[in-house]
Amino acid sequence: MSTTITIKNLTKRFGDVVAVNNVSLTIEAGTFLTLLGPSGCGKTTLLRCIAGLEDPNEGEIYIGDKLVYSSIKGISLQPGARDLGLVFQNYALWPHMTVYKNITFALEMQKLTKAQMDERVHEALKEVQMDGYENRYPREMSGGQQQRIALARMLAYRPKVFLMDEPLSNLDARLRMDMRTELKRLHHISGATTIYVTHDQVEALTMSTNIAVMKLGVVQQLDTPDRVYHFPANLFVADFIGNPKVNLLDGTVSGQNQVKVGDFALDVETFNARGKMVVAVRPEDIAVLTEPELNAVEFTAYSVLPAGADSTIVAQRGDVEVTVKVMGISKIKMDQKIWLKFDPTSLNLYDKESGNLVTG
Ligand SMILES: Nc1ncnc2c1ncn2[C@@H]1O[C@H](COP(=O)(O)OP(=O)(O)OP(=O)(O)O)[C@@H](O)[C@H]1O
Repeated sequence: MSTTITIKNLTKRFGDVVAVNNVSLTIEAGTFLTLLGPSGCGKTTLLRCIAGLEDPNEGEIYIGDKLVYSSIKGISLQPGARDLGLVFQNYALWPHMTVYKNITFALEMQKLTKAQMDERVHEALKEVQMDGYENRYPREMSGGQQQRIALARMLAYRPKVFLMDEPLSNLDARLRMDMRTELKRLHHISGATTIYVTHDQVEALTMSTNIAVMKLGVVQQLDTPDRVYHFPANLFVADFIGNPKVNLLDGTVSGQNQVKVGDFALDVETFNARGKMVVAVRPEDIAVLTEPELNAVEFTAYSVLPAGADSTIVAQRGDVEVTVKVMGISKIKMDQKIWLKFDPTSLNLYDKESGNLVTG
């Protein structure tokens, strides 16, 4: 059983700062929605408003059918009255309680038997690879282990909605990867509506069913990870998502479905747009050739950076610099002549002035 969350025209100000600016979102039951964006874009504030930890200035929030916040109707339910299950804003464990007690403390309200609690604790600890730690105190564990216990506490509670704010930020890279796997399993198994805050695009892309990319309190795009990656709604989203970063090439429409970039032209659907444009192309969507070919543009390999599974090549032609990502260890040498082939279907066109994706 999971819950739909509906947010209508929500605004939260701190003095002159508009942390959340007229945000409307429908988060369908069972969605794993990630709020993604740079520091200060309002993700945490939006999550806290949903949780009832922050009082917005305007708008409405529904959790399921329940109106939990309405500025006009003067409704603002306490966090405990929002049917959220449990809100995880503060991951700190209670220092004077053992792991077992930390996990079962919140379960006591659910009136489970001792055997049921034992089973929940056991399952949750196994899930985060911490079984056997029941009798430890937080001070007897590393920061990463404490965070995993906090996650186990959340799993054991089995809420209808998960609210999580950067839960993996203190973990090392390896453990973060493992926990992504587990969190995704957790969502898969529980089907609980999940709202997850992060500034880490890989976390967002790997775990979410939907991503809301935010900037200055405004949702720039709400879409599937696939669409956010392949069809960013504007230059901000295009630039924020992807590593290495997307190539953003300044150009001008020079004909039907043609944009001039530097001294060469790229074939790209222009949808009758005119004037100054930015052509966006992902580094992995460019083919590198060592011989000339029709429609391939000559460049020089400025730098070649092999990284095991793939290599990054930074190529130059005049003032135009393009980053290309190829599979495996590249044999290309620095300063070698190469020919880049751009696939017209993988190029996106943005209006230079508005920064918006040009579509039909
Ligand atoms: N309690 C507060 N008092 C005053 N300003 C605040 C408060 N909380 C947040 N802000 C401001 O609101 C804006 C949004 O902050 P918020 O913490 O929601 O951003 P965020 O996207 O979660 O950033 P981060 O990734 O750094 O946590 C920022 O400009 C921040 O300085």
